[in-house]
Amino acid sequence: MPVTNFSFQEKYQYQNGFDSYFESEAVPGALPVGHNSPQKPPLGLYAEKLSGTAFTAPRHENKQSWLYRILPACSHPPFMPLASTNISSPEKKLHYIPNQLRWDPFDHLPDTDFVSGLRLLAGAGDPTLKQGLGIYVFAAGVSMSPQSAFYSADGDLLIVAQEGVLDIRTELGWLLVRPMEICVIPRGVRYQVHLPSGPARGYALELYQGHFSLPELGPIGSNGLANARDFQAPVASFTEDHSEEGNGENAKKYTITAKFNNTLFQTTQPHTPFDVVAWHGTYYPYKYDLGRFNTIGSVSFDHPDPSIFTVLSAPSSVPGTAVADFVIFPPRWLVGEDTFRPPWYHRNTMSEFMGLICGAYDAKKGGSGGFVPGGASLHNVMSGHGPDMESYEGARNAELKPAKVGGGSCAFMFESCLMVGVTEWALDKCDKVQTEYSEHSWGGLKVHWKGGQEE
Ligand SMILES: O=C(O)Cc1cc(O)ccc1O
Ligand SMILES: [Fe+2]
Repeated sequence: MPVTNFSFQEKYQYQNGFDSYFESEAVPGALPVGHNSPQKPPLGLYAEKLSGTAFTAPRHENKQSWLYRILPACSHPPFMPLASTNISSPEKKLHYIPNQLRWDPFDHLPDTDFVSGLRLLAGAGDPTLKQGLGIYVFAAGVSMSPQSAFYSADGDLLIVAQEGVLDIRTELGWLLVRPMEICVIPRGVRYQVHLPSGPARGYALELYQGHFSLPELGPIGSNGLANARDFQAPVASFTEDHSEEGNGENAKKYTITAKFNNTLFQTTQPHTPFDVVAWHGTYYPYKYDLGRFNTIGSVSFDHPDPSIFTVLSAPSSVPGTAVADFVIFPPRWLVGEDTFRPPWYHRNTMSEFMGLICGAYDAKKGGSGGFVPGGASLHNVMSGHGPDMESYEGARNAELKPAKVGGGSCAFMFESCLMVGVTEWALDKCDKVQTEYSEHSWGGLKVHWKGGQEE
């Protein structure tokens, strides 16, 4: 069945909730009742377990789903490595440098699909040890073939759509991800990215360890920031297409691309991987509309730490310390009295990768050579940064009436406790590094000190 044959209702009837136990069946009766693996699962389906944590992970962290499908995922010929890809070997070498970095918007790539348009920009750790993360930009000009699927064994992928719509078909159902929306595709889940409205571009973070959770709310109380009910998981949706020829020469081919230790492998199989008729469990892809974020801030004075804007957090083993926080800077009211309202100057033990989805960021000038949508910046461990000269002078002299910042804009940050290295592509080949970034931002900062006298 061509992918266009699914109705909007069939594709986008989401189940709402974060970290919930969900179940969904595209055909009534496909889910076994009171049983996970009956001798003969209903409707002649195969039962397949997909685990996202060790079987023995504590109950509150345990993530796994049962899939009831026409053929199990194991039914394919061996994977073969793909010769050279953008993700493959040369990009594995990371450069660790203390300089502040900023990139012009990354190019749209008219001929690539989501997989071939993924570029590793920076990272830390190692997927073989299940430690660390990878930071990507992607650009796609064409949809993935309806006879293809991609999965990553390396980690959960958080995708930030910046331009263009991603219509993502996963084994567990469909997710429509528009700019100002994000989604998370868990490790191992097979998916296919379609572009219903033309070229797409965005950012992604691959989490080699653990999973994203909602941040603690502490004294904020029981609601606020990203509310659990606003996360949306897909409903089961399947295609029936399995060649009677088995793996023979005339069999119809579905290409499965696997990302395994940052190297791509491929196999072809005679049956669609999108044959999951029903599923239940806690391990599933989900999306979230950033417009639903309940932004909280200071209503008295001083600029709070950006952790107040955390949407999702992937904890390390150190309490309160994230391997990756996904933080946004949405439109909000600033009312602080006697306060320098933009971010303060700082050096951070965490590394900060930032991107801009739309509009402008209040600490940096936009326009050519500035921080612009589709571009990015990296302030690594202890790399000093803060508002550029223009933003500083503007905020220093601003009248402190209540002001809405960031109207129609949204920046975001991937913040990590790890020092991140930058790829050759990011530093050189992409040709987007703003070589004058630091000089233009902070080289002209004025001295306001008047020998100890008040101004
Ligand atoms: O550097 C940045 O622009 C991100 C940031 C924002 C903020 O409000 C406080 C600290 C911080 O690192
Ligand atoms: Fe910062």
